[in-house]
Amino acid sequence: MSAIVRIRLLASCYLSPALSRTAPRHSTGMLGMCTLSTTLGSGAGEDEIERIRHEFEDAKRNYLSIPAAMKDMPKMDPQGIYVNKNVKLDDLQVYGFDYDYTLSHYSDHLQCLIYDLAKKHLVNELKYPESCLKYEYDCSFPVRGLYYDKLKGCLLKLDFFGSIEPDGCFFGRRKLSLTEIKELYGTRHIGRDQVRQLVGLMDVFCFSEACLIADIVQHFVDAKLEFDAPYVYEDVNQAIQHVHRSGLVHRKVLAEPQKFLIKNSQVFRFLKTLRDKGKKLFLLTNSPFYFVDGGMSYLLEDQHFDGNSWKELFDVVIAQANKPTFYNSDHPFRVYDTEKDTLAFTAVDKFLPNEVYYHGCLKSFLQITKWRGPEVIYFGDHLLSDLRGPSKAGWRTAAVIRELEDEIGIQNGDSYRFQQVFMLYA
Ligand SMILES: Nc1nc2c(ncn2[C@@H]2O[C@H](COP(=O)(O)O)[C@@H](O)[C@H]2O)c(=O)[nH]1
Ligand SMILES: [Mg+2]
Repeated sequence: MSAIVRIRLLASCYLSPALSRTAPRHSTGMLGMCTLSTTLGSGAGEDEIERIRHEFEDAKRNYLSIPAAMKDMPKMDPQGIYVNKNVKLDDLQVYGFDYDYTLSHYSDHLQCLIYDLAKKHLVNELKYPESCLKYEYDCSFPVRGLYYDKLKGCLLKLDFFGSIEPDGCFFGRRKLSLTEIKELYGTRHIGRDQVRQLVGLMDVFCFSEACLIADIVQHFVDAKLEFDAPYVYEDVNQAIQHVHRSGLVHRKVLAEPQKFLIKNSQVFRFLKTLRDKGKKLFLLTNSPFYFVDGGMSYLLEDQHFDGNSWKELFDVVIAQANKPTFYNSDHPFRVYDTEKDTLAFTAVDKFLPNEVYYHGCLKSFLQITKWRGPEVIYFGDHLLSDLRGPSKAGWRTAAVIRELEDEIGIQNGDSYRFQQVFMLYA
């Protein structure tokens, strides 16, 4: 049996059909051997044949060690807590929480709802063609952290270094090939000039926006209509803003909480444990109070605790905080009357239990609470509103990234692990 045939047989023992399509072509070892063997002409000397035989034996040994190496590779816990800096929990006295996608989690129905409300706004108010109504939210399309290129009309996924990922450029719903990306952008790297034309779609709330932008672009493409890409963003964003600012989405969620909100009793247990251990707790959210109140009451309705309201779990409750501006502004806090839905005119110089505060800023928050930066940890889901802003105040931050559960699940799968070991050893 020739070296090449044996190599192919070996490879086919380990490579699943999908994987064999995607096996890294640049890797040395087994695949490198194939190239080498093609140089084997009839005039090859004994030395060269011996060298190739050695290389083949090495590669075979490496290949055979893959299953054992895979077994030794530790799996990650999809529900684990991962740290990039040591935190001494004893030093943390104050625990702050964002609300949406941090304490409360939503089903995909929420994105469908935002998408549908915004789509109707585009058609009814901004006079987009009625045919746009046929589009529906596709939860398999968006991921967190996309960019929309307002000039070129493309949705982009950039890597850590600011280059467009090979599968990460869509015009409408069509993925562009590497050749098309190069034609459009010159190189895959996004330079400084081009960065200015990008808008970030940073959090999970942006999933519906990303999908709607892509569908509207696709609509113009399919209808062979000329369109100006910046307007697509402006109009879709206006529609999305309307859905949030008018409270349409909040009212619909509260009308059917069981459809939209996902209960998780561990959240309550965690808050209660912190409270019992004498920690200070605060809630800092951009949502209006009635939305948080309705959501928390639903999420904690099965939990029996001594207090009358979920509010008693927190020392300070701040709603409509306007993050990330909250961290840099001088806005005063205002007491919110939950019965009358009005804001008081008196200055806030202390936080009282059971009161609700609106607006405010980090400076006043620190003056009133006297909480020192390193004793505070803040949990949130938004890169700018919950993570970058607070860390400027010296707070520790904890990112809640729900989709990591799926990502880690994929990384724990045999196919992914095989590829990792293959690249390391083969
Ligand atoms: N005006 C806008 N409001 C938005 C947008 N995306 C989300 N939201 C609303 O913000 C809060 C999120 O609150 P937090 O608890 O995570 O701080 C929630 O009420 C959303 O409806 C937007 O693009 N514009
Ligand atoms: Mg949030």
